[in-house]
Amino acid sequence: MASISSGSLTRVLYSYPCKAKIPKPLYSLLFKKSPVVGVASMSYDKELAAAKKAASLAARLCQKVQKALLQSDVQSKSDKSPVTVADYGSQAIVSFVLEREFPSDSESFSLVAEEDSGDLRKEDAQETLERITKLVNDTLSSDETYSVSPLSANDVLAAIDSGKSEGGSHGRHWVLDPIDGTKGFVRGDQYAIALALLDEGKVVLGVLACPNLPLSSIGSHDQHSSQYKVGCLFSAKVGAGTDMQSLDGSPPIKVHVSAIEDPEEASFFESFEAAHSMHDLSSSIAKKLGVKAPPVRIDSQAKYGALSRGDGAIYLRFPHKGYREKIWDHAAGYIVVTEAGGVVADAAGNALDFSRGRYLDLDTGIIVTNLKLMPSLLKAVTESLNEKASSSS
Ligand SMILES: Nc1ncnc2c1ncn2[C@@H]1O[C@H](COP(=O)(O)OS(=O)(=O)O)[C@@H](OP(=O)(O)O)[C@H]1O
Ligand SMILES: [Mg+2]
Ligand SMILES: [Mg+2]
Ligand SMILES: [Mg+2]
Repeated sequence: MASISSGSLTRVLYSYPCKAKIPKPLYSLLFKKSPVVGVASMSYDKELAAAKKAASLAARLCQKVQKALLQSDVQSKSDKSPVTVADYGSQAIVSFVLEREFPSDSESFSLVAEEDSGDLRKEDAQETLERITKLVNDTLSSDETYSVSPLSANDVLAAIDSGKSEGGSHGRHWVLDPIDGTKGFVRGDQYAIALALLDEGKVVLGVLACPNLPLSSIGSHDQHSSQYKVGCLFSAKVGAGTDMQSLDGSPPIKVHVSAIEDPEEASFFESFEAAHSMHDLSSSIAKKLGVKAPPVRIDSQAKYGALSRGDGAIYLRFPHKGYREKIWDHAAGYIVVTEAGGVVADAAGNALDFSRGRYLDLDTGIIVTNLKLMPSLLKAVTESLNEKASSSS
């Protein structure tokens, strides 16, 4: 993998007395050549700077809304999941900033994003649309580098609908979750603005803005305490590692995943919402591994951000049967963690494939940890899944 330096690869090789004992899919995940070889020589500096700017501005809009959240700001989509004025506003801001930063790419601009304007075009949504338009204009005018004339409601609808791309394995595609963890956002808890860029089907950069995540580790203290300064911006570029800085603009620092080798010392993250991930399965896996600490449950890709700086060592995600993972729920988090030295795999140990459109096609679940723990984690996952299958047959 591009993120694994030759030094860490050597250490992993030496940690196995016999390479043949490593499960086949995991072997290729840990040892295969960089999947981004063809694009690794590109710099993506301008794209990363634009992504950081877009996500930071969107975070400003979201923070404002979360502070004054009214019940009327929360609608239900056709799949019954919540969506707020901030989800729409964030998507409009990111779409607008990206298109403006790359005017020459307007013909080929492609954005795969979660929200669409369908519900906002309905007659009874006029007031909501006006509110979103005002939020977007207020946020853009708060940034001194954007001296733009105010956007109309139609401009906002068009910006939201730029996110309809199907993605795929050719060319470049931005991937956006304007608010990941909307349930957390509505509760006043963790959420993230997650933006990544795919080039020829590979994630080449990613940004996670986590307005409520403490700048210090959440592994060691109560994440809800108001004592700690919050607001993190994680950013990663292929081959360049992962940075973290405060959302109000402190200089970035390099972050790395936990180096823990003994599962007994590890702690693990999982979804806050039991409906999003099978907590009983995670607890059986953790038990098999010998993890002693209780799970840390937080919303959104803030989990990937926290993992990338070593707050915990493992992330387990096992959606209930039938759920299909979307690329915007993982693309930014994936590169933030892998560039910090971590490994992201599905439950069979295969690498995630972001090149197949809006969905990820994967086996059962997603597991994330460091290079040392992945083989034993995968073994525990396989055993727990087998036990679950035989108990339900
Ligand atoms: N049933 C089900 N199973 C699995 N995942 C689901 C499910 N329903 C929704 N989602 C997606 O989960 C996204 C929120 O991420 P998390 O699960 O990490 O956060 S949470 O702790 O559950 O809030 C959430 O992202 P947002 O919609 O962007 O908030 C969803 O895409
Ligand atoms: Mg949603
Ligand atoms: Mg999401
Ligand atoms: Mg979302």
